[in-house]
Amino acid sequence: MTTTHATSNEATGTNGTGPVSPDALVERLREQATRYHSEHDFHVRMNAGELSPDQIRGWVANRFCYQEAIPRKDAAILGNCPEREVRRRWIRRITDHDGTESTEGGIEAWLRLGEACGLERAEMEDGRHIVPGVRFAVEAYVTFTRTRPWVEAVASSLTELFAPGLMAERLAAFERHYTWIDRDGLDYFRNRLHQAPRDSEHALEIVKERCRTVEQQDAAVAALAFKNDVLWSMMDAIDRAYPDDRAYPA
Ligand SMILES: O=C(O)c1cc(C(=O)O)c2c(n1)C(=O)C(=O)c1cc(C(=O)O)[nH]c1-2
Repeated sequence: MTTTHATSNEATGTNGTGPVSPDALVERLREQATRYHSEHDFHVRMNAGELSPDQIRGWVANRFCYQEAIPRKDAAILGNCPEREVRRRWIRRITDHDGTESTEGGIEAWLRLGEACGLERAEMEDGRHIVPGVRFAVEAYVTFTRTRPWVEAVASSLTELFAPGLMAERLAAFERHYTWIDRDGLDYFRNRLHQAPRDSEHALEIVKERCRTVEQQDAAVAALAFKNDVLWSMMDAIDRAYPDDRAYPA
């Protein structure tokens, strides 16, 4: 074991007496960055250029499960949100991933990333490489957003606050170390560099405005901790499925 991950209970703790200011709530949420999956050993090795082509392919094929589920979780949030002003901004997330008649969308961009890595479109789409831990973690995220109050579900998306740093590092690492992957295949990461900050800004606005009581603030922090657990569990499952000591020809 080279990585540690604090449990949700250790990491979220309550703040003591009363509710905190919106800005202090943002600070509490940002403290969750230490539990983000960028700290997972598999990501650390990925960004250091240490993964084999099959380890990269295994990660891409498994992450497709997450990419495909994102519009379903955003539709669940829309389905639970009674506010038109929120819905009309949130809906953009679905078209960002599914695409429109004139734009490609993130799921298609992820499939092109997979193809650039040497995976067939069919083997990503039929999910044959998806390991049980990834499938369970992804479904847990979708279920959370369906069954919890919509503001908590919005808070659970706030891992995206931490994503741009990882995305920029990953893009640089792929261009530098994994030169066998066609650079055009990396568009997905380039797009997320501007989509993630826009999305997390909206989510943060909602959480700051609506989480005013201790209970609401604790629930928002717990939702983000839960999401960190989802992402971490996915990485654990992928790491276990594609260990270092197997020989992978390019
Ligand atoms: O590759 C990553 O590290 C990463 C992390 C996250 C995240 O932090 O949840 C997302 C994505 N990618 C991503 O591509 C994406 O579309 C996305 C949507 C969401 C969300 O919860 O709404 N997170 C993420």
